[in-house]
This record gives sequence, C-alpha cells and structure tokens, in this order.
Amino acid sequence: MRPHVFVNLAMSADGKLSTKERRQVRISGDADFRRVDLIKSQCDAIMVGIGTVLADDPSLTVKDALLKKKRADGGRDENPVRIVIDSGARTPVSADILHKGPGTRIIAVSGSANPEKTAVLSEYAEIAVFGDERVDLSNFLEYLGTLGIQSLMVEGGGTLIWSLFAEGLVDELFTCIGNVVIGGRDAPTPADGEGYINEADFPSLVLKDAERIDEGILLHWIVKKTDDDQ
Ligand SMILES: NC(=O)C1=CN([C@@H]2O[C@H](COP(=O)(O)OP(=O)(O)OC[C@H]3O[C@@H](n4cnc5c(N)ncnc54)[C@H](OP(=O)(O)O)[C@@H]3O)[C@@H](O)[C@H]2O)C=CC1
Ligand SMILES: Nc1nc(O)c(N)c(N[C@@H]2O[C@H](COP(=O)(O)O)[C@@H](O)[C@H]2O)n1
Repeated sequence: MRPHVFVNLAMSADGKLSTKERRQVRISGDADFRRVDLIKSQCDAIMVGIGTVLADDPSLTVKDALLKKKRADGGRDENPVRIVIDSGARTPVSADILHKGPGTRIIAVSGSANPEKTAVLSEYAEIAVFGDERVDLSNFLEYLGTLGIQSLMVEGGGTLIWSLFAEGLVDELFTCIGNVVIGGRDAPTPADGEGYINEADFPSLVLKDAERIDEGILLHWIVKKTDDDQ
C-alpha cells in the first residue's frame, strides 16, 4: 500500500512558488518554518523533484534539536528518508541533500538514466529504478510502502506536485500563503505540468482548517476521494 501523501508548500499572495528565474525566495515567516519543521519531523519520508534540488539545493533535514531528539528517542533516524524524483540522475554529487545530516536517501530514476551517473550517486543514496523515461510515481510510491514508509511529505516543486495530483496520489495539501506578490507568467505555481482541461477532472478539496500564520494564512485541504467525502 502506498504511503499517506501530504503536500506542503508556500506560495505568494498571487500564487507563485518562486521567481520567474526559479530562484529560492522566502515566502513564509518564522512560525511557518517552525510548523514545517514539526510536520517534517513527524513523517517517515520527504520528497522533492529534481527541479527543486537544482534550484534550491535543499537539505530537507529536521532543524530543531528537540525534534531531532524526539525522533531518535522513538528509535527513528534524526531525519526522515529523503527522496529525489530524478529520471535522468541529474542530482549533483555535491547536493546538500546527499551530505547534510544523517539518514537514508533515495534517488528515484527511470530506466533511461545514465548508468555511470547512477553508479556515482549510489555511493550516497539508494537508487530506485521506476518507469522507462520518467519516474513511474504510482509504482514508486507502492515500493515506498513496502519499505515501511507510511507517511510521505512532498515539498515541491510544481511539476512534481502536478503529476501527483494528476495520478490521484495526493491525500492532503497544506498551503501557506505569504504576504508578498512575486508575479511573472513563467514563475512556478503549486501545480504546473500540463493542467486539466475538463472540469470533471479537477480534484476537489475539502477545507479542513484555515488559520492566520505570520503575516499570511495557512490552508489545510483534504483531497476528496469520493463524492461522499466532506
Ligand atoms: N515555495 C515553496 O514551497 C517551494 C518552491 N519550490 C520552487 O519550485 C521550483 C522548482 O519546481 P519545478 O521546476 O517544477 O521542479 P520539481 O521539483 O517539481 O521537479 C520536476 C522534475 O522532476 C522530474 N520528474 C521525474 N519524474 C517525474 C514525474 N513523474 N512527474 C513530474 N516530474 C518528474 C522531472 O525532471 P526529469 O525528467 O529530469 O526527471 C521534472 O522536470 C523552484 O523555483 C523552487 O524554488 C520548490 C519547492 C517548494
Ligand atoms: N515553507 C516554505 N516557505 C518558504 O518561504 C520557502 N521558500 C520554502 N521552500 C522550501 O523549503 C526547502 C528548503 O529546505 P531546507 O531548509 O534546505 O531543508 C526548499 O527546497 C523548498 O522546498 N518553504
């Protein structure tokens, strides 16, 4: 069974994840960063797309010492399993995610990845091959389930989030809307990719909670699986 999947993102008041040159920018405030650290510390694994690794070079580590200790006291690694979705094994060998903090890393590649690149990356991370050209997300998530991963946090970016929605693989969405306007028709948004054409295909969400946070707002959405979901 695949893990429970929740997406967490921060977007500007005009719905952008970063600038048009895809430069990492601070959208949410300190309280939201603490909240993100908490939910990260509670999940089994955290996942991003290669676009986010190349743009932001995130470590995806738990930052707060007490949260790290709590995980260790519960017999878990200090950090959740860190995962990159990277069909072509483009993850730089110097990427922070491969070096900062202890814990397991998995790079999911496709069958088209260059074997020499995957061999180098396998010194730092487990390599999982799913799909021919692009990573087959559905089967990869099933594989994560066999590893005992029950909760999976997705930190972006918009291309990966789109694919997860398109394949019906998202259960919850946390959207922090920060008090800035970024603009730019080419700036990334929470669900890029191809986009839906037919309204019947739009995933429906139930608003579970809305609260003020920092100078913005945090929305917690549940993805409706059936028409009966409230
Ligand atoms: N504000 C926020 O909360 C966040 C903002 N960001 C921002 O988002 C931007 C990065 O997002 P984006 O460029 O969309 O990149 P993503 O991180 O979404 O990575 C997308 C890449 O993942 C690879 N991939 C492999 N298989 C799949 C699949 N089945 N479906 C989708 N993607 C797949 C593809 O590359 P390949 O074919 O080579 O494998 C694809 O181009 C940056 O600007 C970053 O700053 C990112 C995270 C959070
Ligand atoms: N919650 C949140 N608010 C913002 O303003 C952001 N720019 C992001 N970005 C995400 O945080 C990741 C950084 O991770 P590390 O601190 O390096 O562990 C980055 O890659 C985005 O996913 N998030």
